[in-house]
Amino acid sequence: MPPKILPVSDPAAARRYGWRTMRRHPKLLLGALGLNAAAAAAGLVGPRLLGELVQDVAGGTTTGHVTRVVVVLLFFVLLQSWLIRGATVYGGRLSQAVLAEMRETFIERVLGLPLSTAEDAGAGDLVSRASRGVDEMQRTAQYALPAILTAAFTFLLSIVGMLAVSPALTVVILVAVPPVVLVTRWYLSRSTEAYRAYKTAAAGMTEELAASTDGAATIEALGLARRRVAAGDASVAATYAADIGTLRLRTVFLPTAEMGYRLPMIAALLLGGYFYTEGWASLAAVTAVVLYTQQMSEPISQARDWLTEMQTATTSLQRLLGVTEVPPDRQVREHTVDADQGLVIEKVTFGYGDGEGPEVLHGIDLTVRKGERLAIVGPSGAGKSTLGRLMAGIHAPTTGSVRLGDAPLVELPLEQLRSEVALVSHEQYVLGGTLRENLALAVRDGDTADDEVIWSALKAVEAKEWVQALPDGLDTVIGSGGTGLTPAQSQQLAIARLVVADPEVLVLDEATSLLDPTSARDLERSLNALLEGRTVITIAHRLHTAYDADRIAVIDDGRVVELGSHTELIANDGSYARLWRSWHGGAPKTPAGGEGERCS
Ligand SMILES: Nc1ncnc2c1ncn2[C@@H]1O[C@H](COP(=O)(O)OP(=O)(O)OP(=O)(O)O)[C@@H](O)[C@H]1O
Repeated sequence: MPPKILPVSDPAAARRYGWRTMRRHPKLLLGALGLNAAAAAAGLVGPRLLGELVQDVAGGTTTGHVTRVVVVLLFFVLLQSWLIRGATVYGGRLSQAVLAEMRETFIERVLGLPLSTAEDAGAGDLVSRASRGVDEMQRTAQYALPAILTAAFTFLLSIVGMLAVSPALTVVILVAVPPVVLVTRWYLSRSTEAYRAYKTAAAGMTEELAASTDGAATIEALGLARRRVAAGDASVAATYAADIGTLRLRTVFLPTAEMGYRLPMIAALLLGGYFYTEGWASLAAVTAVVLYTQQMSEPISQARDWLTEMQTATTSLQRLLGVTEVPPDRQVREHTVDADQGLVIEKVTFGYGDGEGPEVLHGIDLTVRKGERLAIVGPSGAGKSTLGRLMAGIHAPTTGSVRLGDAPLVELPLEQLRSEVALVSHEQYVLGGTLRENLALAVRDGDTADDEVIWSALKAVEAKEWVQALPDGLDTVIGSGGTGLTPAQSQQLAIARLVVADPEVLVLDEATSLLDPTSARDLERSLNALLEGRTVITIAHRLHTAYDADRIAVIDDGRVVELGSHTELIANDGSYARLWRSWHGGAPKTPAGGEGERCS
């Protein structure tokens, strides 16, 4: 099944979010806006003074007057530079603050994704949202926003300046503005969707290529290379087509916008000359208007270039915010959990895709008593891992209920759920940090894991010796850039993390699959000793786990076909006894070690 692509929020919501985030930093926002406006206002003086100077020189004036005007001009140029510097500093701080908040929001929202969505979402989609998306937003926040802000103020105040010296000439020059506004509106109304389509296609391509790279060995073994190459080609073609769509929009918008800011300059020179010769405007007014037009053209040309960046960043923000639009997969209710009543699975059916997919579990009834060791065995694809995920509250049953006592797992708040039930699967993740931090991670906010608890957890997973042998013991840095761990050691740490978290119910799904059979059995036995009183459900891929358990549930085709202790099931002479005999060629009392004893 292809991974789920997460939703994308709408552009208006993204803009509202951006604006709300900026407003949370009023000092920086007002500082950036105020200083930009003041810088643009200081810029109004230059053209006006120069216009008057040109007129005075043409009519004859003293060098003293020229010197005075130049000194005043210099003062305003310096003042404007100083204000621009201040605006840049405030704008930069504002953008960094906004960006930091957006990053935090994203991480918070990814971590808050409904458990079932987090399981099914494609890593490629999330990675492209977090990496490329955040980079684009960073560029925009740092450069595009301040440039667009400066352009807007310079444009508006230059018009004010022009109106003050010659309203008639200003109105004629501004006829060039409507076509540019129309084309810009046309561009903006189409570009958001076009960039969104491009990003979705690009995320699909990343997903497709990542899947092929990750599964390279399997693809080669099954001779699927051609099919995967074709799927990769199709995703590249879709991305290319979507990119061409955005290019088409740019080829209309950019030249029109270019013409839009050149036209007023041409109009100012031609019409200004005409107005002057007709005596409708003074030389000072015409010079000032031409200089104002020149002054606003540069920021507007820069803003035009940044507008495309802004569109891309808006799309990135839509994709970041879209993560929140995943509907919750559980309705939290107030429950008092009585773990003593055990984990009750009642009349459970389940199909993936919110029950839309084929039914995988058909009417499961099973009660796991408090403190019991239950092993789940069965052929590959029977539904063991699916049942494990339901028992850990990750997926909600389509019908029926999975409860701890009377409390349905999917109605417990996540924090409470994880303190009651936790799952370790074969996929392990080591975070960059010290070994102690990796284990203490499981402890709830406010609590701390002391070294004694950490060492006893490490002892229970048979990891104490190798951790003691590390040069810095618990302070050894592991994960990317730190001491490399073997996959088996990472598995041991994952189980130790769970022991430190100390939930009522532990679900272990292939959690020891990377350890050799003897080490796996030692680990499970010492874990059982430490977790006396805790319920441990193990999806057993090795025979010894089933043998050591209090009860064994045999799952076949989504149903519990047998349930009982090893001795009872052997006496029953059903499918478990057949499996047992086929592994042991008879009916020995204890299982022998060795890789050959995998159950599925
Ligand atoms: N995320 C998923 N989306 C859709 N179908 C799934 C998903 N995970 C598993 N299935 C399907 O559900 C069925 C049961 O799979 P499950 O992994 O639970 O079996 P299993 O007994 O644990 O198998 P194995 O021992 O090979 O891990 C299979 O038909 C499988 O294809």
